[in-house]
Amino acid sequence: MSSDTPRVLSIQSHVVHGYVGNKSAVFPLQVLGFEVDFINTVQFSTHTAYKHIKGQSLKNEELDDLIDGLTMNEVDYYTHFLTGYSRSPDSLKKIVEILKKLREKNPNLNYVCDPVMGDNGKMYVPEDILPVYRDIVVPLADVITPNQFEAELITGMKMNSLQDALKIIEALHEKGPKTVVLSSTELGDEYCMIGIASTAGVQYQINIPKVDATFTGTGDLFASLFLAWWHKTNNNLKLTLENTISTLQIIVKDTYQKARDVQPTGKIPPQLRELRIIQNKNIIENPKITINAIELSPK
Ligand SMILES: Nc1ncnc2c1ncn2[C@@H]1O[C@H](COP(=O)(O)OP(=O)(O)O)[C@@H](O)[C@H]1O
Ligand SMILES: Cc1ncc(COP(=O)(O)O)c(CN)c1O
Repeated sequence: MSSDTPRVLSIQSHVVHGYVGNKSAVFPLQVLGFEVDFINTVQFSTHTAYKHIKGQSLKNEELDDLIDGLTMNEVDYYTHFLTGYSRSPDSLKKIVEILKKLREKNPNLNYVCDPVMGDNGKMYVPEDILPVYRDIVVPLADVITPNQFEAELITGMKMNSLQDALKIIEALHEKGPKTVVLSSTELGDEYCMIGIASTAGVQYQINIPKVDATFTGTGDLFASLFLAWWHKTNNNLKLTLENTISTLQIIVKDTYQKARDVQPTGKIPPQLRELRIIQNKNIIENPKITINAIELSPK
């Protein structure tokens, strides 16, 4: 089964309230014209920055069941596969099995892997997930979108300069992925975070104005927008990065401003930091490029 509409299978978390995982990724993909089938690895009341977290995780047998149903009904043809937050090495190994099945159906399947493990020097999934990403999952991905901390974990290398970042990117390419995107690094300053993307010997840097708050779900939104624009621009890395970051910048700024309208000073609670994705539907559909990516000179 094939058609001109791109079809994504997205395996990520679900939250009842708020925007992370599939809640953050599915709507933008749909708005951008993708058919999205999604499986929820967990169903939590909220994401993990809240005080109380309640909910269930999908068991591997249950995941198997869902995939079996798709296969038996022959609705398992996808152009894209997207994975994010997973909590156990076993569930990641299952994702690899699923990927192999999907590639049998479509050898050109594009796998975008966000190796979600942590941020700012801290892991928020169990540590035994690292070797599975590093040695099994990342080598099979077409595109990976780690943040600085995740890229450092996967390569065992430290990033203190742009030079380090480029070495890390090279080490990540050597593992397998043709396209490597560092969604955010701390190589900028207090006002700016730097993103870097690399494919086929070309690298771009993008300087992202920092908003003074921490957001959750931005990595998941980044990966879905990157997948969408990578397809829609026919693999034009500069345009993909610019559309992705320009959209995120509007959403993050709008979320921050609305939160500050309610609470002018002090730390913003998680419920006021939920991404304003729905309210920015028009921007997602038609982003204005407000931030340009700069090509890094060849070595
Ligand atoms: N505080 C912030 N200020 C501005 N942009 C942000 C901020 N936090 C996240 N973003 C946007 O979200 C994207 C994803 O970054 P990040 O949330 O660090 O990824 P991850 O969740 O993988 O750590 C960044 O490229 C940036 O565009
Ligand atoms: C349930 C869940 N899903 C996904 C994420 C990942 O969020 P982000 O996009 O900010 O990396 C988190 C963050 N801890 C989470 O709690």
